[in-house]
Amino acid sequence: MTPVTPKPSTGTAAPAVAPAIALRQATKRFATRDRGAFTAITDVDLEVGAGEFVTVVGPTGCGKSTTLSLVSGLEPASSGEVLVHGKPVSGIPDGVGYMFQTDATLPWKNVLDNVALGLRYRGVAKADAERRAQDWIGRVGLTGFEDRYPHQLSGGMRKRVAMAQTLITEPSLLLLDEPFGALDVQTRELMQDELLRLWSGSGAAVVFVTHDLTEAIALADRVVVMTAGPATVKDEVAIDLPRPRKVEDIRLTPEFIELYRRVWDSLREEVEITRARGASHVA
Ligand SMILES: Nc1ncnc2c1ncn2[C@@H]1O[C@H](COP(=O)(O)OP(=O)(O)OP(=O)(O)O)[C@@H](O)[C@H]1O
Repeated sequence: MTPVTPKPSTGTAAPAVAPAIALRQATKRFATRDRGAFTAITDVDLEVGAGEFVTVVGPTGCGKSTTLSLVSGLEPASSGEVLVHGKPVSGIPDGVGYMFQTDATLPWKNVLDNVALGLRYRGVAKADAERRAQDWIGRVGLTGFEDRYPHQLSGGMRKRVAMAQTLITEPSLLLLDEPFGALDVQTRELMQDELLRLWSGSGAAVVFVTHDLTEAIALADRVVVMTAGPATVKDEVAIDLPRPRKVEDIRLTPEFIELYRRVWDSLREEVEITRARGASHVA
């Protein structure tokens, strides 16, 4: 990813360079048929600086994806403030890239066309979009696979396509919701290293939701722990491990294990609350 300069805020009240994300007392209530007004998250306070890599952990169903959907503009907050680059979110903000557990690749397009898609949507001419897509295909290690269709690729290769597809637009903010959740452990670790390599030096802020504490700690500058639903921020743990990091090299170090213990101590109680409520799947 080429360096991305965080956009300075144009608002007079905001600081010179606003945080990439600021959630202030953000609350989301959904109207439901069976439960009436259902509060998914409540009073979430969270700031993510430009270029910062934040991972979010919390018990299943607590409201992590809902938090992301407020930032991405897919859902409006019921109360509180949601700012991206200092501006209140209304609709999908500029410069945001997404990756979810399920791929966003189009099955009827080959790798080259899938990777070029975001640029084509933005009106970039075909030849230019394809040249840049080719460059990104190389960066994610898929040179030679340009003509393949998604069903002809392994799960890890499809994730590489998804990464190229997301990063080609040079987002200043990346929202990743369990992007590697469906991969086997070895491929997941490979993808984590790839993501760190592609992100480093990009200047992009990242919010990465995961159930995997090892992943959360290995990737992040800061781990945010959320409470049992309705989620609010319970704890924030700074991850002061040096970069560049290789997940395999750091995950058995005493520093890493200590951080794991620290995050799990905070999360455990919330998982137990969720289990006691009868959730069948736990973080
Ligand atoms: N559109 C909606 N309408 C009603 N309820 C919703 C809606 N979206 C989410 N919810 C509810 O809000 C709560 C939080 O859901 P959310 O998907 O944000 O949790 P999560 O922490 O991301 O879950 P998981 O860890 O399982 O991925 C859940 O109880 C969910 O059923």
